[in-house]
Amino acid sequence: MGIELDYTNIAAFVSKSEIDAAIESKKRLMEHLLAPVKENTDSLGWIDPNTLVNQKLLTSIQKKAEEIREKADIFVLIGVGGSNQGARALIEAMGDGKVEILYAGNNLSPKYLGKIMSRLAEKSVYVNVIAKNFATLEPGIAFRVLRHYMEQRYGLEEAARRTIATGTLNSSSLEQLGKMKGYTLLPFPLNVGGRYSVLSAVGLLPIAVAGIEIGELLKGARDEKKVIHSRIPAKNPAVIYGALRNILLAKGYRIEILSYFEPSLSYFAKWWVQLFAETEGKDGRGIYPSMCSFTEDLHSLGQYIQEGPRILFETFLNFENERAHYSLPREERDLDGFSYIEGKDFAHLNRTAFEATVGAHVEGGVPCLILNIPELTPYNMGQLFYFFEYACYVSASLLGVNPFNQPGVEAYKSKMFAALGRSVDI
Ligand SMILES: O=P(O)(O)OC[C@H]1O[C@](O)(CO)[C@@H](O)[C@@H]1O
Repeated sequence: MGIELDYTNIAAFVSKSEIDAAIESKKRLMEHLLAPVKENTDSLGWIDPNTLVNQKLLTSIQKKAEEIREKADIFVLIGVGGSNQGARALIEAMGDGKVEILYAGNNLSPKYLGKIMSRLAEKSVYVNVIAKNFATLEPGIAFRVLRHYMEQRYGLEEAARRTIATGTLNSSSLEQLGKMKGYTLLPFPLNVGGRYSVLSAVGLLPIAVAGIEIGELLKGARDEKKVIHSRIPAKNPAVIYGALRNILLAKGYRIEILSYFEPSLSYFAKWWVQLFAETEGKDGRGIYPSMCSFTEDLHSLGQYIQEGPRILFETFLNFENERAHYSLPREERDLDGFSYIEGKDFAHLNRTAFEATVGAHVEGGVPCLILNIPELTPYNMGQLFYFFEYACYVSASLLGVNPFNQPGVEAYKSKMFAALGRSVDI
C-alpha cells in the first residue's frame, strides 16, 4: 500500500469536481508526466530509484558504513541544502546514535564551526564531504578546515582512509581532489539535483552510518514508484496532491504548512521545505512552504493559523501506528487536576491533539490535507520521500515552472563572491 492522501477536510474549500476538472484540463501534461520516462533524461535520474544505485554500489556503501560504525566515534557530514538534508531528515528521525553525527558546511558561522572542531579531540573521526558542484562556498571551505585537521592529526594516508567524497564523477574538482588524496569516492548522480538526491549515494552512506536499513528505504521508494506510476491521474495521490496545491494557490492560499506531531521529524520538514521552495518559488509564483512541529507550535504559530489571514493551508503527516508508549502515572489524590487522564498513553493524547487540531483549523478556515503513513519506518520513509519528490515534480509542472533549477539562489552568491573578490571564471 502506498502513501494515502485524505482530502476529505477540504470539501468546504475545494469540490471534487474542481479537482477532476483541474486534472482533466491538464490531461496531456499528466499523461506525459506519468509516462515511462527515459533514464538519463537531464534531471530525472531520481524517477526510478532502481537506477540510482546498483547492487555493487549498494554493497560498497553498506560495507563502508559498517567500517565507520565499527571504527568511528564521530562522523562529520559536510554539505548544504540537498547534499545533506535528506540524510539528516532520517538520521534525526530514526538514527540509533551509535556514531555521533555532526553537520558542517551548512553555514558560515565561526562559532558553529569552532564548536564542531572542539568536539573532535581524542575521538575517532570520519568525514564525508558531499557536493554536486564543489563551488558552493559553505561546504567547500568547511571541508578545507576538516581536511587540514584530519591530515595534521592522522597523517596523509590515514586521513585519506577516513575521508569519503561524494561528488559528480565527471572530472569535477572534488573528484580530482579525492583521486589525488586517495579518498573513497562515491557518485553524486549527474542527472539528479541535490534536493532529489536522498535515495542515491548522497543520502545512503550517512543514513547507513546512523544504523538505518537503506535496503528497506530503497524498497519503500521502489514500491511507491510502482503505485504512483500505475494509477491514473484521477486516482493518483501524488497527482491529486499536486493538483490540489495549485487549486488552493489560485484561491489565495499562498502558504503551505507541513504539520506533524513528532518533533524528530523537524529535519524531514526542512528537507520538504527545500524541495518545494527551490522547485516552485520562481517567476513570481509558488506556494511558500513552511513547517510546524506540534503540539509545541500550537502554542505560538497556532494562534496565527487559527485566526490570522486566511492564506494558509496545512498538510499533516499522520503516522498511524506509534510504537513508543508512555503513560501518565496515577495518584491517590488529584493534586494537579490531571487525574481525568491518568493511566492514558501519551500516544493516545498526541493522536487526540492531532484530531482536535485538524478539526479546529478546518473550522477556522484552513484547508487541511492529511497524508496517512502506516508507521515511522525506513520502508515508509522511502515511500514518503518518493511521494513528495514525485508530487513536487507534478505540482511545479502544473504551476508552469521548471521543477529542476534554482536560479534565485545564485543572486546572493554572486554578490558575496564579488565582495570576496572571487574571479568570475572560476
Ligand atoms: O552540492 P552543492 O553543489 O554543494 O550544492 C548544495 C546546494 O546548493 C544549492 O544549489 C543552493 O545553493 C542547492 O540546490 C544544493 O542542494
